[in-house]
Amino acid sequence: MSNYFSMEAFDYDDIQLVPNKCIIKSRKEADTSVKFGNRTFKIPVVPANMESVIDEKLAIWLAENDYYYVMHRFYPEKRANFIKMMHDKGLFASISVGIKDSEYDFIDQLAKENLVPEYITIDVAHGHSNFVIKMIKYIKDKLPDSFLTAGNIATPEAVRELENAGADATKVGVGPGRACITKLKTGFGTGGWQLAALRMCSKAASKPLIADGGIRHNGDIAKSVRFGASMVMIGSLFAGHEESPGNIIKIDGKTYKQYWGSASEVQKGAYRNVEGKQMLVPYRGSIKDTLQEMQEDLQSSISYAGGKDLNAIRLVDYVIVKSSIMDGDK
Ligand SMILES: NC(=O)C1=CN([C@@H]2O[C@H](COP(=O)(O)OP(=O)(O)OC[C@H]3O[C@@H](n4cnc5c(N)ncnc54)[C@H](OP(=O)(O)O)[C@@H]3O)[C@@H](O)[C@H]2O)C=CC1
Ligand SMILES: Nc1nc2c(ncn2[C@@H]2O[C@H](COP(=O)(O)O)[C@@H](O)[C@H]2O)c(=O)[nH]1
Repeated sequence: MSNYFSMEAFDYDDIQLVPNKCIIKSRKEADTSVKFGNRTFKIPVVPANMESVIDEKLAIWLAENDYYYVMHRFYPEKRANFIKMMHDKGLFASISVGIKDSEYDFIDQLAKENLVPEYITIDVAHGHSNFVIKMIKYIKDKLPDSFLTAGNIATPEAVRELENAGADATKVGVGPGRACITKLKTGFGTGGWQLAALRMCSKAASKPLIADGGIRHNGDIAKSVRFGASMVMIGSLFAGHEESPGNIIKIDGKTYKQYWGSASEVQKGAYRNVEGKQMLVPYRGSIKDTLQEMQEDLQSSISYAGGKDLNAIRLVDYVIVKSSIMDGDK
């Protein structure tokens, strides 16, 4: 049995990275690109595969502009056409699947029609599951050329089991999300110690990890990379844009957009196994500007790390400040 009692629990606000001597003349020289699967993307950041974060139009724009994306799975009947549409445009297709029986039929359909998405993400709340393992094996058998991410998980044991089943990447984060109430409803998860969980998982991982949930500031992206993430999935920070699917709401002269959890009553259409909530996030203009700022901040992080690319961040020292200098959820 694993013993997590002695583990140091810390999260993004409890850590600061320690600067090294800078070796570049300008931050523009810092290379933030990341290879994930067979493709290289501008930054190690992906908008969450949630209906309140991504839609088809945004997926096209992201793919056209060399950003990784994962389409959500909440209109299952649209996915085959989505793959065709992306391929017709010469773009990569990246979809999500669940683990219900009907999903096996969907995988069969894709294999039969030779519709092979470049990326598939198995997206369930509790990814360390016999039924996720079964789905990983099924997908790798039927669609071996798709790069398969499986999640979400929280422990090194889960990383090992999903990797051994054939997952090409695993996604870490159970309960740290902004719209999440899993921690309150079930008592389980990585809420409050997501960064420590990522660190533990990275020690077991032999394939890429996606850090998912809990990002409240751009600097948290660099911290995720330091603790083992190849890619960082972000929901709430992306939900407030012009391009985001949520409705615009104006209150007392301030503009907001709706952000709702994938396990919220709004998403499910019924109050059953609800582990998410709906909330408002500040309107932030165009997502293009936010992605540009994330890249610039990451270039700065690379310069502080004393290198020229993301690898430099992976090697820096860190200090646990434990003062919780910021509480992102306030
Ligand atoms: N990252 C996170 O912390 C979380 C993310 N989410 C998101 O919400 C969405 C819905 O998730 P999910 O409910 O898994 O999707 P599904 O509704 O597709 O459920 C997945 C399947 O697993 C079964 N299951 C058994 N135990 C669990 C469990 N503890 N939690 C969830 N399912 C279980 C479900 O059956 P049955 O419904 O009958 O139990 C169902 O058949 C996903 O997009 C997911 O990413 C949700 C919660 C946490
Ligand atoms: N527990 C729940 N987690 C959820 C739900 N919907 C999405 N998510 C997870 O949150 C992240 C995004 O986190 P953020 O901190 O960046 O906002 C997302 O990728 C999912 O893993 C939900 O309803 N309940």
